[in-house]
Amino acid sequence: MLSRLSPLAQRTISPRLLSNAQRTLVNISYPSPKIAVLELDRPPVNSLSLEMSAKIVESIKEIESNPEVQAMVLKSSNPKIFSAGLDITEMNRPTVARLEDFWRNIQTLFLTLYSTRLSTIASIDGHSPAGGCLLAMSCDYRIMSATPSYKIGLNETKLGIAAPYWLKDLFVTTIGYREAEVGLALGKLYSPKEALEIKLVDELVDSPVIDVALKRADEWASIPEKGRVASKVMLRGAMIQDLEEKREMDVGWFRDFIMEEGVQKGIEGYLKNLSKK
Ligand SMILES: CCCCC/C=C\C/C=C\C/C=C/C(=O)SCCNC(=O)CCNC(=O)[C@H](O)C(C)(C)COP(=O)(O)OP(=O)(O)OC[C@H]1O[C@@H](n2cnc3c(N)ncnc32)[C@H](O)[C@@H]1OP(=O)(O)O
Repeated sequence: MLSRLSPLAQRTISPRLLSNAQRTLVNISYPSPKIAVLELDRPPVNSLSLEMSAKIVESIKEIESNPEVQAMVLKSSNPKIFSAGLDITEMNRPTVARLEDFWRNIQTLFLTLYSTRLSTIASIDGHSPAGGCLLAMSCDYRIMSATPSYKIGLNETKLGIAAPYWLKDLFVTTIGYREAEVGLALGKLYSPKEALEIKLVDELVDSPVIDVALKRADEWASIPEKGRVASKVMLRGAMIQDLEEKREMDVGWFRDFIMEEGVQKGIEGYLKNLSKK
């Protein structure tokens, strides 16, 4: 953690040179009293390790604890990557105990972000595959850079794994059954234009995404909280309750699936290709 370094070291070491063990992993700022910005900051690609998920959850709770704050923008410190999704190394020959803990943290991350009383705006200025897309879909509103090379979607099948049932449900709820059926089977990653067409994102912008995200956060933050939150609970409550009831079953499915030898070989191969690239 950055806070473990001496004050002098904190001032003199460039943030670029810090290892992830020394980083805070996320940064929180408040551009105005009603708005918080939660910035993902886990180089190189903001992948979601156990510690990263726990840190995001802790940060959302910290922001929520201030009753004045109404909206939160979720962004990345990386100019080209929102989040590369789950940290694949967590699924590569893990111990069962770590793998189960990792998955509980991912479930908690989804449940916390999806159910927060805050209005959540995803400022997607870069690639957002798999778990990155999960983060974006868990927000209330998604704004993506129009840069054509960026990709968003659920590409799990390309790694030889499957999205868990609740991520599938979130995908279906967001883009509809038929598009989700095709997207999941093919592990499809969409360009920003395609993502807008299927409503995986709500808006594309050419200008810095964060500027528009802050504007939208202002609009969402101006809606009276009680009615806004009641509507959110009506729309999202059933999915949240369903996973709450099935959490341990889901941990078991995940563990048994990932620990299979064939799946392990697939993950190993995918990681090797990523590193070679
Ligand atoms: C029925 C039972 C159900 C069981 C369910 C089971 C599982 C599903 C679970 C959950 C759903 C979610 C799954 C996931 O999120 S899996 C992760 C999917 N993500 C990806 O496939 C993205 C992979 N990364 C990329 O495509 C690219 O890195 C990028 C994001 C487009 C960026 O490209 P760029 O060229 O800028 O960077 P590099 O590719 O050179 O990467 C730099 C560096 O980072 C490493 N890395 C990249 N992504 C990850 C990652 N997700 N996890 C860990 N490490 C990653 C990459 O290997 C490089 O490392 P190096 O050491 O070579 O520098």
